[in-house]
Amino acid sequence: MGLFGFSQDLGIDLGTANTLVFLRNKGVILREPSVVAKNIQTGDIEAVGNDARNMIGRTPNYISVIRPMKDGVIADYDTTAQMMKYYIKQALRNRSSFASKPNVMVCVPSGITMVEERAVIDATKQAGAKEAFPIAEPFAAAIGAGLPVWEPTGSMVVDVGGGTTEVAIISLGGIVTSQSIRVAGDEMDDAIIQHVRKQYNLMIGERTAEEIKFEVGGAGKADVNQTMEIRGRDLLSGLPKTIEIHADEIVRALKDTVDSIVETVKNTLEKTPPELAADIMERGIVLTGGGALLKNLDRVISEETNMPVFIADEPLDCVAIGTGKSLEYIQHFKSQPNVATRPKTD
Ligand SMILES: Nc1ncnc2c1ncn2[C@@H]1O[C@H](COP(=O)(O)OP(=O)(O)OP(=O)(O)O)[C@@H](O)[C@H]1O
Repeated sequence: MGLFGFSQDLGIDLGTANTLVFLRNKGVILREPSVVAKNIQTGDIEAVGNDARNMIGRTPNYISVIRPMKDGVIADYDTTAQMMKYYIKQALRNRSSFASKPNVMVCVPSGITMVEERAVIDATKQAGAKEAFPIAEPFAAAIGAGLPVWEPTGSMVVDVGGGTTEVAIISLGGIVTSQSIRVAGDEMDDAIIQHVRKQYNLMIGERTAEEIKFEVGGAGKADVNQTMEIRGRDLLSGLPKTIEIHADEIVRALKDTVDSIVETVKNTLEKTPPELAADIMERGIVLTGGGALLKNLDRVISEETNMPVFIADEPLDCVAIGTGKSLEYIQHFKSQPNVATRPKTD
């Protein structure tokens, strides 16, 4: 095994909504929400991941529940580093105490600035990595979805996460063209919160909004008869209240977000060289990320682009699998600055 061949190396999908850890030779061993609960009086971490997520909107005032990532990038540096440290420790809890620190392949949005990328690398090292290697998220997603990224053929991936939607055309181990917008699942949840507040004077939390999205949300046309009972706080009386909402109003509330995603897919296709466009016409577009599961999103993208569209198996795991598998190709990435950059040199 070479310098990077130690089996405790990790791939991390540091996402706005979820953080996943891939342990080399094992696979994805950890999937947790990117959420941290902190005691604001002492600065101590009270809970991380699922335990912290369950506290959202339910904490006493000395506990603050933080989502340290926003729009695919670090919004709260120290909390992100603490969260990653916790996850790296958990992922490696069975290794020998003599083992050296792991190398970590960590995904970053393709539209990230140098400063934002630097923050991810530094936070990963602060969290316990020996070296941190950034990899462009859509490239990792494509590897994780099993696309033939190394072949001389065009692959197209659309990764709809919590904070960002990334669209990329890949061929011969590199990104040919890509677009990243800071519009994805979180924006859908916001749109639902706004709609319910405007339409019903009802205040709902982000977890309720997400549940509404799962249950009755969608792209294109809704199942007209589908309804859902929701609870929130009436803004006029200040009291809890239950109302019934319909799928079609939620689909309408999500339309702007869905349109932005579709527009980005179309713009990317317009910039695609003809040979690669022909490959994609034949092989189709692959959707990854949790947002790929939004009802009918695949159908709407297919109708709008006239391309076949498929949802990857395990769309939520693709980026993590891609970061993990790409640990084998570190040497390649060093010569491909558009899919990944070098480790940070101090
Ligand atoms: N069945 C579903 N229908 C609609 N949206 C879903 C579904 N399941 C998950 N999602 C959404 O997918 C998003 C999370 O996806 P994912 O874990 O791929 O994002 P992430 O990697 O954390 O974010 P990013 O890539 O932007 O940093 C959330 O907004 C979540 O609500």
